[in-house]
Amino acid sequence: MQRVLIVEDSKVVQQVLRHLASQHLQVTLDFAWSLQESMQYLARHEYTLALVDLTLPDAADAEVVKLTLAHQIPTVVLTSKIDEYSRQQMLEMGVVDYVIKDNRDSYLYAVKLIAQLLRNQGCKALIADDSVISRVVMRQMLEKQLFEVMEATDGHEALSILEAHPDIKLLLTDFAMPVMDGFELVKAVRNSRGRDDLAIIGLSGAGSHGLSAKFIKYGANDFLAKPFMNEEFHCRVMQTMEQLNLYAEIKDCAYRDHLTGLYNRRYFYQQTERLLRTNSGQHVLALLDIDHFKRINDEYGHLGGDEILRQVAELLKSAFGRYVLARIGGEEFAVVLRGYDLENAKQVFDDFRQRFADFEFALNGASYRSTISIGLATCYSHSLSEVMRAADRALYTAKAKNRNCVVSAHD
Ligand SMILES: Nc1nc2c(ncn2[C@@H]2O[C@H](COP(=O)(O)OP(=O)(O)OP(=O)(O)O)[C@@H](O)[C@H]2O)c(=O)[nH]1
Repeated sequence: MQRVLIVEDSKVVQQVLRHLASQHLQVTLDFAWSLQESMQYLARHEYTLALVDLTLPDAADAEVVKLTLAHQIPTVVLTSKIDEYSRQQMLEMGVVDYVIKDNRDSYLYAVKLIAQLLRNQGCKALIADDSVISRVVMRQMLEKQLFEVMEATDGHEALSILEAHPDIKLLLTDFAMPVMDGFELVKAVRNSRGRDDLAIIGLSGAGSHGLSAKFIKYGANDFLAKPFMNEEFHCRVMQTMEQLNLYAEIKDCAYRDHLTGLYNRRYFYQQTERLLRTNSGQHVLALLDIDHFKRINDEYGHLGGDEILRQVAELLKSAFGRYVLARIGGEEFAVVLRGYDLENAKQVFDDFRQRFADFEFALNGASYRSTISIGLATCYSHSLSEVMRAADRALYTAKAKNRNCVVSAHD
């Protein structure tokens, strides 16, 4: 579990940070008022990160920063001091970043910075650079930002590492490298991995006029000219990772049903079409429709109906969470069982139908029972609409047979 130490002597600022943290951070937080209290916390716990005020009642000269850094804890400074000397001093000490308390938004910025750093933890970053010194410097900075760092000495090696580790989320690539240069690398990588999946920052040394635009046109998200200041490196990496997270959030919104949190029709079609195109094994598609759902709405109102839909989604997730599962209409859901023949799938869905009929949904302090009808079709065709039509016909038959049953299109 990630744990963050916040050291701040102002009661008001602590309250603001507590409130913002409750909205943006899902970690254990400890708040210390003083250097003394910070020492006590550090003796008791391991910390992923620290956010610390520079001046405290019992330590007016950044002693707390020295303390957290001595414990090897990546540290972000929260300060009202903005003079150039303090800034240089902090950066030389090796803090990750500093936030100046000069307006209301500073606290939100600090908390969001912590959230992004925590997201970086466990996230893989690859450095492709033939210079040992550059790799060492960048590794140190990325590790301070909590990345798990890998290294390649040329574009070709970087490409093999990226293929072997599809979970790498950030690539920093120099332009001039032996075997394969940075441009060739970015072009090759972008053939298989989009900007929403892998962030790329291009780098190049002196005399690199015009390279930045070229890197970005080939598919890099950003560019850094060497030599760079640590602070600039930090800001660009953080901004690029923030963009990547935003892409992921937008994608998730586009593919999820807001009410139940299940995937939606669009995602289901995309995934299943791909499966039918690329995988010729045996699969069974099921359409599941809650029986007489209108009666629930009539009896308990739309909000009551919504609550039942959420509980149905949980029940479905517990049974089919590892398969492609989606809410594809009002009270209609779809699942594809990969690698199942029809007989086995029938058994699985009949067990689920029975479980559903026995389940007691909780509504307004009382329990409510319902049933579900299920239509099955094997993925006999590469055309998803054909398979969907077959499963839909089977579902229609299940409804006509007095509901609460499983019917296969091939019976
Ligand atoms: N509460 C709620 N109701 C929804 C939602 N989407 C669709 N519905 C309702 O689901 C009901 C579906 O009704 P019908 O298509 O007649 O089907 P049914 O009552 O389930 O009957 P059978 O399917 O024939 O067993 C309608 O009353 C819709 O208003 C939703 O998101 N929330």
